[in-house]
Amino acid sequence: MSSSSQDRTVDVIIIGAGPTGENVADRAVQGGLTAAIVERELVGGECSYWACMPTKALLRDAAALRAAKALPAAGKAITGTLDAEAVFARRDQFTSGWKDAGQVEWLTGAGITLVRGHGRITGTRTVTVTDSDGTTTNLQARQAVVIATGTSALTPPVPGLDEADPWTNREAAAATSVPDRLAIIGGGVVGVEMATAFSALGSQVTLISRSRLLAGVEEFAGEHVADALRTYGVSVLLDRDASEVRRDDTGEVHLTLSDGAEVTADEVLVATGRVPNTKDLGLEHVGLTPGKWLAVDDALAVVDDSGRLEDGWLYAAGDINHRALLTHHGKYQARALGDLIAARARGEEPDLSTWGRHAATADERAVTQVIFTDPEVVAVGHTAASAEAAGIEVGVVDYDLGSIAGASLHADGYRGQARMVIDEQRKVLVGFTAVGPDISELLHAATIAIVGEVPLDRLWHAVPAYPTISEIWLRLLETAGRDR
Ligand SMILES: Cc1cc2nc3c(=O)[nH]c(=O)nc-3n(C[C@H](O)[C@H](O)[C@H](O)COP(=O)(O)OP(=O)(O)OC[C@H]3O[C@@H](n4cnc5c(N)ncnc54)[C@H](O)[C@@H]3O)c2cc1C
Ligand SMILES: NC(=O)c1ccc[n+]([C@@H]2O[C@H](COP(=O)([O-])OP(=O)(O)OC[C@H]3O[C@@H](n4cnc5c(N)ncnc54)[C@H](O)[C@@H]3O)[C@@H](O)[C@H]2O)c1
Repeated sequence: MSSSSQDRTVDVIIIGAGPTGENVADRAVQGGLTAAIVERELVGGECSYWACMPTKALLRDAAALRAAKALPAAGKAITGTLDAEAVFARRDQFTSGWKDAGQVEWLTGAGITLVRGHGRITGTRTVTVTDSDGTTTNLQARQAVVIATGTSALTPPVPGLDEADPWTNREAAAATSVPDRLAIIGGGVVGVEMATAFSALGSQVTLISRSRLLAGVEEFAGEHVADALRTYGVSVLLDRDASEVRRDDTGEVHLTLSDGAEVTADEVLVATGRVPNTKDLGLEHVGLTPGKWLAVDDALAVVDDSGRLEDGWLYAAGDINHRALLTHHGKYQARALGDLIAARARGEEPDLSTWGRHAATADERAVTQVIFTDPEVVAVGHTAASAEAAGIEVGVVDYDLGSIAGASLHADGYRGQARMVIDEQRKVLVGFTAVGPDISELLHAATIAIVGEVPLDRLWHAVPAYPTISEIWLRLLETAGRDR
């Protein structure tokens, strides 16, 4: 093992080349700074290779097939089942066979320096990178160090689980065969999306959830998803935990649940949340505790219990700051932060006012999410419960999505529901959730209404085209009443 060492100085060092890190670096370079990005695995991060893109590729064929089956004539034309090999082959195109040459080319083209290896903070504005053959590079930042190291799968301390060699999101996203029986622990977003994908690919899926499904969104959305999963043959077990797991000599996995029930499967997928990649990051050198999420201020500068850390050279963006574990919010933070670091380097005060250029206000007011189940779930901003908890005078308006003309044209037996959450004092929308087939593109209209704080009176003038599913907006407004 060689262990030579070299030194480099740049304006900004970013640790982690996931979607967040890439975008911080890009904005900083566009702002006139030099940037080095440190990556220990693949440029593109979890999202590109083991999360967003491959899992959505696993889901897409099943969604197209279901959409056709929901129409009598098109449905008659379907004579076969999903070809799992072809689904995996298409997924492989999206991960480029787990090679990052394309993303490296983009980085280089954007003028960003890539340093491969594991990065650790070793002092003020200093990062030491150790590559796979032990060579170290000492990076010094003139302006800032940004931590964008993302997360890994959390494996709960269930007796026998580790020894049973469970799948995490990585094995599920990169699967090359379909297990006959798949048990999934966790009824959050990963659990329900993977139950949808693998049941469509032919697995007999058992989904074990300690609470209702999709506890982070409005209850009705999780109920629609649970009903649909059951109709697709998934065994949905709610309000139960796995209390013991054992893989026997034949390779079968046996799960004992908290109510004493037994589940037997060929693979078990753990989908119980994420842990921050902060364990081996040198955080002790700046007085922080390794292994924890990183708290940040409005400027995304890392803070400790006593306020901003040192003189504010250390920032954290994306999953690692636990604001919103979503790629698009990581990238949103990244755009604000890259611009902020460049502004501070020019001696300018950043604009951290609400909705200001360098503020990530949407993380607090308008987190957007699409859950690619069947039916799909879209959500932005508050749920009724979170709005109430935030002290808002809440108005809730529900409407049956299936009774919209566009929805009934879209598919026979269309089922769905939509809810808008209103701030009754300000007469603006503060939340929107819907569940129904093929509604992912419905989300952005709600996002614009919330971010733009469009008065309800004015929303009446946003005329949805007939006969589209977007007419849900008209029905929600009519239900709310024009003189509300
Ligand atoms: C199964 C699954 C599906 C998902 N689907 C979606 C979706 O459809 N839409 C969506 O918006 N979000 C989705 N997410 C969430 C999304 O993946 C994350 O929000 C996103 O990847 C966060 O980006 P990031 O750049 O902050 O971190 P990551 O993508 O995790 O990237 C962090 C990078 O840092 C590197 N790194 C870590 N430590 C070091 C170190 N010490 N030195 C050098 N490099 C290091 C890692 O190797 C990694 O490449 C999904 C998550 C999962 C698990
Ligand atoms: N389409 C998307 O936008 C998308 C898709 C997948 C993941 N993601 C993001 O990735 C993140 C991780 O997803 P996730 O599903 O792993 O986490 P999650 O937090 O959404 O769900 C984890 C679930 O596991 C349960 N759980 C925790 N410990 C458990 C235990 N010991 N036994 C049984 N259940 C347990 C929790 O109660 C929760 O319901 C989420 O924040 C999500 O937003 C987004």
